[in-house]
Amino acid sequence: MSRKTAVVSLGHDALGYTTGAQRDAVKVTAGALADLVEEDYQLTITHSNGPQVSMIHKAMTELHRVYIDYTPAPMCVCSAMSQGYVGYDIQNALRSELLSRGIPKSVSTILTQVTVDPYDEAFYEPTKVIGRYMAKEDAETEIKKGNYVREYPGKGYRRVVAAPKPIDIVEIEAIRTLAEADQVVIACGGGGIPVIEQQHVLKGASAVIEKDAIAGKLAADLNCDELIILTGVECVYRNYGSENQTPVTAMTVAEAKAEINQGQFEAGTMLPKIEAAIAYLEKVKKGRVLITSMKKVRDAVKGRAGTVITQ
Ligand SMILES: Nc1ncnc2c1ncn2[C@@H]1O[C@H](COP(=O)(O)OP(=O)(O)O)[C@@H](O)[C@H]1O
Ligand SMILES: NC(=O)OP(=O)(O)O
Repeated sequence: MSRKTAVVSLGHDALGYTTGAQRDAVKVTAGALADLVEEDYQLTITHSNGPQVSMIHKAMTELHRVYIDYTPAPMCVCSAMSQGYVGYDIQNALRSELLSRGIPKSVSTILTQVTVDPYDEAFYEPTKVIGRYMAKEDAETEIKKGNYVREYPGKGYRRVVAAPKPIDIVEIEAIRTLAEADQVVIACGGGGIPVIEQQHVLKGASAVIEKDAIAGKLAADLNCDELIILTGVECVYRNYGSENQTPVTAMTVAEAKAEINQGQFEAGTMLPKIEAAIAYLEKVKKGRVLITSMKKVRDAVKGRAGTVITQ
């Protein structure tokens, strides 16, 4: 068995939505990740942060209401906090899981910044939904602060933020060095902290980068053998959610593009995963993308489950 390199992208199921749920969820997640290490993968892990970054942002804003001298933290700082908080839980859970299997391996989190274009059209039309539903009066308060919300009839309102396209991963050489040393690295969490480069200064941007987009870029930049996207479904489906839903076991890039044109993948959930897969495969011109659940990943890497996308 020869060692393979992979970027693994973790979604909401892997982390839960609250601090307690995350502590429990990462134990299960660590099991799936350790299975991959046992299958001789070097892993670079990236993850969601929508629920976490919005929880932190809310907490920092509430703190300011009580202690007036505590200024609310901007979204980029909350993003940095979410990387530390999620990375801390994953790295400890995975370290313990690996040790319990007799695999003493270093697991570390790299605080990662990602440059974005200040003129990215996403800043003019925010579309990325984060956080919980809120009541109308809280939504009105957000609007007064200059923030954007989206109404979900019958359910309430949710924050929407800009999701600019990732340009460069600032700490890519540090990530590469650890990956090449066969260590487990957690990087670009929550899409990376979005920053705008002004001469030699990096300025945090009020945005959240799509984690699927950065997963594809990270896998391409590291020239990985595989991109493994772990999510809430066992595979990609055609006609998802309808009576004639059928699993897609394999797709080429050309077929994936045709399915996109037919509107098979929902914006904001499956579509960014397929787009990330295409971006990665078109850049590296080798390798494969697996889309599956944590439960099925060990079968998926052996070709017995999930959806595989190739050139
Ligand atoms: N064609 C499709 N096949 C499978 N799942 C789909 C499809 N279109 C939309 N989805 C939805 O995409 C979800 C996964 O995306 P998302 O909820 O963003 O997860 P994550 O947090 O893991 O990124 C699935 O749980 C499913 O509800
Ligand atoms: N940053 C990001 O895409 O997080 P979610 O997957 O939680 O939306």
